[in-house]
Amino acid sequence: MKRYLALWAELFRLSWRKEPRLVGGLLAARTASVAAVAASALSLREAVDAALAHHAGPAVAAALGAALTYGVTSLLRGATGGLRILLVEKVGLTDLLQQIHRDIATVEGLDHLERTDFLDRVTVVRNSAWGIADSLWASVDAVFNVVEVIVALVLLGTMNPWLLFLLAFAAVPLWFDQRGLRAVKEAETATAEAFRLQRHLFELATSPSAGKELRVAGSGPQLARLQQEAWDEAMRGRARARISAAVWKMSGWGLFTAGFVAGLALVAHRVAHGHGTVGDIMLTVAVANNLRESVHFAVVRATDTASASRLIEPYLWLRDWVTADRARVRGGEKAPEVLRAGIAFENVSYAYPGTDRPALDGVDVTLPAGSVVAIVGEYGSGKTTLVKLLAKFYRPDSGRITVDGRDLAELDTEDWRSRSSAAFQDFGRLHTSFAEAVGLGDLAHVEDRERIAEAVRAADAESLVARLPDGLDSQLGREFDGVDLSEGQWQKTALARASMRPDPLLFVLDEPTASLDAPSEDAIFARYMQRARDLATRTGAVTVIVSHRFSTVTGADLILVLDHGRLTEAGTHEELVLLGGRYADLYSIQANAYASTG
Ligand SMILES: Nc1ncnc2c1ncn2[C@@H]1O[C@H](COP(=O)(O)OP(=O)(O)OP(=O)(O)O)[C@@H](O)[C@H]1O
Repeated sequence: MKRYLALWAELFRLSWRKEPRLVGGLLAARTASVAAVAASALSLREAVDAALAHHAGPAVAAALGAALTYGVTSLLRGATGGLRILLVEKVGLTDLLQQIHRDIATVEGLDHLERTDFLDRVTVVRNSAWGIADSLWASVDAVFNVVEVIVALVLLGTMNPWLLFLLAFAAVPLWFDQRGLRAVKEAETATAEAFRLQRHLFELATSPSAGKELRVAGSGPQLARLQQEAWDEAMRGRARARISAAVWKMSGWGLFTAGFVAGLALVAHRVAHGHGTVGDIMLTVAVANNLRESVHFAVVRATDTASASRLIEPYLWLRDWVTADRARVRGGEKAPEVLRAGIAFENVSYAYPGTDRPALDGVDVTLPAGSVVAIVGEYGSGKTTLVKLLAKFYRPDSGRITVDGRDLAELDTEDWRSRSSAAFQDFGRLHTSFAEAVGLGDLAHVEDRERIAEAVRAADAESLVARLPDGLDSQLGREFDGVDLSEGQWQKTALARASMRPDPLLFVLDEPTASLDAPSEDAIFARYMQRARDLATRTGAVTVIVSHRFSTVTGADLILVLDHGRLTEAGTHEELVLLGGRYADLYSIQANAYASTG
């Protein structure tokens, strides 16, 4: 509860700073509406008693007062509702959503984006930013509703203390509502996975990239069936919980209604025996009716506030997670200007969150400064994981990576990344101008045409630019009326992007030519080998190339062979062929395959 109060205090301060007039207006309108409710009921009693006593003037004046205050009450309620929406839209929603996006984007690793517990909460928070922002005003409204209840009880208590027992009946729906909400909350958490699955399947079935494969494979109907099943599963669980919540709610209200009827009968009985006036009956009806409304809204707002915990909890969890992650990030040291010894893996192991099998298992090897290191191995052997660890996307579970003897974890991540360049196999397709899609490889030089042209040359992409309608300024991506590139052309664009930095210490090419034809592949490897040598003399950079095609990496200074996350062989091509192990086997299989197809 303390944490919720702190969050609301934070939101209130923010709202007050940004929109003091809206906040002031909301509080004033709400206070006036509480006073108007009491004034309306008292005027009604006055009007009835004055009329029965044949005091025409006061009776008319009181009746007018009752009507007026009644009208004003509705007006003020409408105004507070409008002001509340404005405040949520103008302050809470904008700032909250921005902060969430900022927080998620600034986490330096990637593992949070692969953890289902993290993603579940992001889904809840992203879909319910409104509810989180509104929870402050729901709780403020709940406080005013409680004040309304107290005023009503004071009025009832002055007529007959027995009427105070209505409060006990009023509390029942609140408790019953809580029971129902708990069931809904549990059902939502229990079905979050099925819900995510159906959305994933839906997106898969409607995305153009997957569409081609699905049509050829004819698996569209199967996907639609699976999506329907997942949707039904999620909805079944949620609908059951909502029905149970509704039953709880109705039972609570039934009890309150019984109490209300008993209270009214009591007052009528006493007036019939000469205790009190007919106006008292009117006052009781009006106040008890208002009490019913106030309690109803107090319950609704209180449950709104309580149910906001369903949204606030994941939000606070994410904030804590981001804070803890920032605290865990140790590094503040600058990366060296020039690499002298190299990058060393010291018994490094890493398993992805939620998996037991290590993706890297006790890797112990040095990548010497100035060398070209090739990583080979079968699918899923850990090649990409190794380069992701080098880019600090994940932290080793055990062991460490050192850069010229200094723990990579101690290096400032931004600084280290500013001295790294990487093209990954799941390269980004940036729908910007071609120049930007390349220039973004080095944000500080995003408009440096000369640098961009140089990167295009390095990636052997000049002929691609020559074919684009507006050269470097061509817009990419059909969604934005630009040109759509082929897979190979997107990959070359990504390669050019990775070549923007002139002085990296680490240059990673993860399957850089998977989407390219064989002549382009050879040309690119020749260029990047040359580039690696240039970089080596300037910064001692280590160039890491991940490749399936063994023939392309025979010129590497060091070849690492990974098998199920373990480093099984390491050496030059000649050494490994002589060794006659896995590398030699796979190399000869590939060489024979090329010879027989060629
Ligand atoms: N995000 C992830 N979450 C869980 N497991 C993962 C994740 N990424 C990879 N893995 C698993 O880790 C192991 C190593 O994967 P990695 O991508 O490093 O292999 P790879 O050698 O690069 O494979 P490929 O040649 O197919 O690119 C595999 O078993 C893979 O299934």
